Amino acid sequence: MSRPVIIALDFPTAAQALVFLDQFPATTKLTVKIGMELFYAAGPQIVQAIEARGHAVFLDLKLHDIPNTVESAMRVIGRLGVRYTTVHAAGGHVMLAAAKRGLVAGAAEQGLPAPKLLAITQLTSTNQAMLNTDQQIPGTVQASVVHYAELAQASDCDGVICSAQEVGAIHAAVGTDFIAITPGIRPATAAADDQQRVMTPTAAAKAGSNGLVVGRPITQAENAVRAYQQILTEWSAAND
Ligand SMILES: O=c1ccn([C@@H]2O[C@H](COP(=O)(O)O)[C@@H](O)[C@H]2O)c(=O)[nH]1
Repeated sequence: MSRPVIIALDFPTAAQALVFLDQFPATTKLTVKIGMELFYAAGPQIVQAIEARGHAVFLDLKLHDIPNTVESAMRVIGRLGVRYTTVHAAGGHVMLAAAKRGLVAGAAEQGLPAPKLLAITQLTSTNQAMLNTDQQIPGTVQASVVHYAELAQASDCDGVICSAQEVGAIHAAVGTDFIAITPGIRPATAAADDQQRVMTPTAAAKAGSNGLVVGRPITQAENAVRAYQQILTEWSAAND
């Protein structure tokens, strides 16, 4: 299984996202994440524009609604040809299974492979106090994340989104074939920003992460291509 470094394209317009991508040599094929900001601004056309340049798309819309609504929305996403998409594990078993059904049905309508369905466990911006106080979930962040990973697996998801801090415990509980993609990645010298559960690319690789999501440390760097290459080099070396 490939272990991508996924660039989070958190830009307010399609033009800014495409100008950012134009900095990379045309031969460099990336995996990029389109989140709510860019998708709401630019619509499904941005997915097509980026795929037309040869990049793989992770559409991160974090669906969380009643099962019927999520199934219908996932059917639409399944037609777009994206590689990964997301749903909140907190929506529960019935909603997660509906998400998978919708995704598979939408992809089949277009003769496409179904995108990998990844369940958000606890956002990497959540810390222990927020879990216990804001969400009123007792216990540790790790226990909550592992519970959601088990729920996601039992609901036919392909993997989870979690902090690299929890990957070892997740793989011990549900097996190493279950995908664990990890945002909250920060090179040793980078600011954490609003992320609470962070790890370096090297530590994430050692923990067994199946792929990194990196936004601001690349998109806000003075030289984005160099920042991406440095993270990729660190990640690849630690995975060897
Ligand atoms: O738990 C989660 C789930 C998703 N994200 C997304 O990843 C990127 C991270 O961006 P940075 O700039 O590297 O912090 C962003 O698009 C989030 O929406 C996450 O951070 N944590």
